[in-house]
Amino acid sequence: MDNIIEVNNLSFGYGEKFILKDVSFSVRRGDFLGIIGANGSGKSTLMKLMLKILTPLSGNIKMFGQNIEDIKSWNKISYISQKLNFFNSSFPTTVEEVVEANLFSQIGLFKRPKKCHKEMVYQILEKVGMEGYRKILIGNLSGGELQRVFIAKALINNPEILFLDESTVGIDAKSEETVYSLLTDLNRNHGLTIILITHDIFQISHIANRIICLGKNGLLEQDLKNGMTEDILKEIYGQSLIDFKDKRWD
Ligand SMILES: Nc1ncnc2c1ncn2[C@@H]1O[C@H](COP(=O)(O)OP(=O)(O)OP(=O)(O)O)[C@@H](O)[C@H]1O
Repeated sequence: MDNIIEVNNLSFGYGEKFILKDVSFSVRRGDFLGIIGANGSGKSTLMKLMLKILTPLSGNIKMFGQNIEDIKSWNKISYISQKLNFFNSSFPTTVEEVVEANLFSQIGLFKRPKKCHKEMVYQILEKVGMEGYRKILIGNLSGGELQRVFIAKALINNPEILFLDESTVGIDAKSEETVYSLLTDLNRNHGLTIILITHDIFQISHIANRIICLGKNGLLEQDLKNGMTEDILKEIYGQSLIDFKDKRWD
């Protein structure tokens, strides 16, 4: 069993307010993990703990077999945050420049990108179907196109795990579909491990092989056998569209 992430008995609170209690789960290499749950149940908090943006009260997280406190280089991980929705797209920069910015460790600060860097940017934009937009100002892109550019930016350093926090919020259904099929392709055909927070339980039921649900009182609701999860989904979303048969629950 090749666990790429192990979350063990994780608890966290903001001040007096407990958010997560004794949460444990694992992610295998190549998994597509969906994190669902009610507003305020702690999904973003959980992701921030996994990214070491926050520190747990108790419990621990291992990534690539190492405690995350000991990880020095985070270049195997990329994160697209909820904040993308507030990104200032009127900033006068092109698609190519946005993606290139993540190559600064290779290019060097204040240096001009070489032909090989331009080629890398082209290839990654091609992967997300945005190669024809290289010279376009990001302010002129649609929400879905901007989304794909940010995925390209996240992929340029060849990460092994991609974290996305509700990244399709605010884009139309067709663009959303394109982003989901891109993520599915990256996961199934390129072996990228993906962890996605979403409220779209219909989409996630089709693309994820593993789903965890944060329920009331900061507990992880993943006990399908006694029907708890389906009840909780009905309570949170008013429906339970997910077919759990082929999902991994360990
Ligand atoms: N920095 C903070 N300080 C205090 N409370 C916070 C902070 N960040 C989040 N919270 C609170 O912690 C709870 C969990 O927030 P979190 O953003 O993790 O939930 P979420 O499940 O991602 O919610 P949503 O689905 O609405 O995005 C919420 O009640 C939120 O108000």
